[in-house]
Amino acid sequence: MTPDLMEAGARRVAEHDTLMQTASSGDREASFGRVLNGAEPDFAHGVALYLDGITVSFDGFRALNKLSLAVNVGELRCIIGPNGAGKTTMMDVITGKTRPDLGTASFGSNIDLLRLRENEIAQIGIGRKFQKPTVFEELSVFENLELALKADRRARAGLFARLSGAQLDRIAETLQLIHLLPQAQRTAGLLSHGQKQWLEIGMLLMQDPKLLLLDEPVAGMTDEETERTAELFLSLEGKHSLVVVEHDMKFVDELTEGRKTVTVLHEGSVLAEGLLSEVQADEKVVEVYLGR
Ligand SMILES: Nc1ncnc2c1ncn2[C@@H]1O[C@H](COP(=O)(O)OP(=O)(O)OP(=O)(O)O)[C@@H](O)[C@H]1O
Repeated sequence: MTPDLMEAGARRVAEHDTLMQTASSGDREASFGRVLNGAEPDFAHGVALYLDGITVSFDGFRALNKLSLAVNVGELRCIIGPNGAGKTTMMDVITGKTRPDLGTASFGSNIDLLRLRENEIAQIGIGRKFQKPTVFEELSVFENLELALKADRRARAGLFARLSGAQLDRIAETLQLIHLLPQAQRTAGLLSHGQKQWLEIGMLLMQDPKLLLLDEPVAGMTDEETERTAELFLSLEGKHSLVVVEHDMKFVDELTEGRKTVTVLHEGSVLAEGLLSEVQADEKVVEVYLGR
């Protein structure tokens, strides 16, 4: 979830009873944080995310070691690697949570991610889904999506403004996409683990991210939920760039459809890159990483 959304959510839950009756407030919206003016990523060269020579040290230990990686616009890239390979640290660098000691990170060809704060990175269109679902449990499924839509600064809709017809349509489309249309009025806390994961993905989608970072999205899901999640991600490919960190090789296989690039991280660097079948047959990979 994005920092802006978490802030808006905390307010939203606190003011749940009175929210819909209260008049719109520009001041409230303005307090959510700094809005970046005119910061649109330039994707003309086809690259959405570019990391070069990223090094992160924790007390002398290199969690990332000259990591270089490029993800194309609209690409669905799976990142695999053994525990401690640096996958989470890489996500932390992209989203501004961790600052590298060395290296460059850009979004499109023009935006230097290392100069932006976490909330600014979310605002320019990078959404992150953490492993554990973080939906607002006391609100309904619909309200969670409504909140996410209104927390999007580009929409410029105040938290208390009524939804327009177009916004209602967008929420309905997203509910359909994440398989939660029949659950729209259900309290989010009552959803299954998998349904909460979908709801959080839906909340990210309401902010129309250009790049989605998904950390072990199917951990704890049933086989059926995992399959539906693969379908969902495949339907997002092309419209968004997706980076999926995952240990579940069956899921990676479904996502890559035998033709997409997989990146293997090990000890903070790219160990191998290629088709899943190629990297799984790579001796270096076999040595350090036994596929689960
Ligand atoms: N804040 C920190 N302080 C010290 N060491 C850290 C910190 N964060 C991560 N590390 C270390 O950096 C290495 C990379 O960790 P990271 O969590 O990025 O790996 P990962 O590939 O996401 O692992 P997993 O698959 O288990 O989630 C690990 O050895 C970890 O112990």
